[in-house]
Amino acid sequence: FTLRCCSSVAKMLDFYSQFNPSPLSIKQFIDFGLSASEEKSFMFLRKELPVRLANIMKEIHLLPDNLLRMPSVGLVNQWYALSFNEILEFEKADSNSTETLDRFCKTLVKIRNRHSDVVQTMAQGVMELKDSHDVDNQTENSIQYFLDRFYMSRISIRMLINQHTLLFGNELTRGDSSLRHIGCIDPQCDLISVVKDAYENARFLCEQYYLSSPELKISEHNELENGAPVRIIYVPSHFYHMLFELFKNSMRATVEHHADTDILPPIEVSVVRGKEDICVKMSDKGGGIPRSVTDMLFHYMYSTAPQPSKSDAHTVPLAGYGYGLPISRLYARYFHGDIMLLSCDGLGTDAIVYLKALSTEANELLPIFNKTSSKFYRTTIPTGDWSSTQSACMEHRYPTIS
Ligand SMILES: O=S(=O)(c1ccc(O)cc1O)N1Cc2ccccc2C1
Repeated sequence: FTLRCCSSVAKMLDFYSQFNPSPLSIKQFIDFGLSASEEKSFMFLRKELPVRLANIMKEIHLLPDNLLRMPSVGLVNQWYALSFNEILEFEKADSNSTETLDRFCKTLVKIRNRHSDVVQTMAQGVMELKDSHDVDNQTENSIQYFLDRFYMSRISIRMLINQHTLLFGNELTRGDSSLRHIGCIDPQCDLISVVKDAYENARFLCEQYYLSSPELKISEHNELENGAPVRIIYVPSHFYHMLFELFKNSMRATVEHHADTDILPPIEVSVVRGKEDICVKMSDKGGGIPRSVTDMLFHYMYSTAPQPSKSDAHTVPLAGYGYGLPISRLYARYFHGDIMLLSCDGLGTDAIVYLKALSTEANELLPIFNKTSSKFYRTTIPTGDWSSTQSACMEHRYPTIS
């Protein structure tokens, strides 16, 4: 067991961050899952995981000093350094021995558990920064840019770990539905059933909190095979995560906007299969929000609830850290999809989830550490080249949506 002193970790970081991460398509995940051996998967991961870890670790070190010095960011940094080291132990290991392969699986599970709280720990770091420093525009932009890339990198690393441990580890795979699953991918994911699952679970929470909840009106439209259910090769847990978040927002909006009456307008969901895109549109009559605020819903800084001061500790923020929307959008973008919000202030909001209809186009979208990304942290924001009045005070903050 060789303990690397910090200097050689720095050298290893430089070495592995020179490689670009290799994006896999959903099709490759499927083919790999159907035919690859545990040894081949091990050979790929013991290189690819350090490459992806090193690429994002180099970017962590480019963060504004104020943020980097926050205790929570230091903790996350340590977790990444530890995990990077643990995988490097397998660099020269014998891929033929089952002992090596078993130990590798156990190490992956240990790393996945170590990083389970990274999202809220980073959010805590952003809050520590807000509570201790004034955050200028440049810092806010760097944080937005970094967290999108950091959380996308984390989604991709957890995807690789989950595929390997589900396919080759001795993890319990669920009942019959998992017989056709390849790791965490369902080759025939029926979107309507996931929509219904997310609705029922969000509705349960809504009833508990508000003692009422809007109905669901669902419709399906298949342009390619008229009348056939819309199916996609996708990761059901990613799709569920997005829908659950959007239902929570729409339900909260609908109930709060119609607090006076008992008649709640239903939430309407359309699942549409087109030639290139699969869309899931969720429409609510929750009163919507002004255009000036819509962008902020995807901003980490504005979605970070203030630290409840000791005095009013009883007012636990309604929302957690409100990263639900930005992270849901990353899940959609991870396989080259997207989430867009179109709000009509005074009426309601349409949220559209775009997914790639063809699995060959659904490739991983991965951040790359290079001169371009590094430059982003140093350049100042160019002065505006369109006339603008005194910019509206950015003090107002939109209440976070959990
Ligand atoms: O901003 S929203 O239009 C809104 C945003 C995202 C979404 O998915 C659905 C939405 O409806 N909306 C969220 C919310 C919460 C409490 C009170 C009123 C509102 C209005």
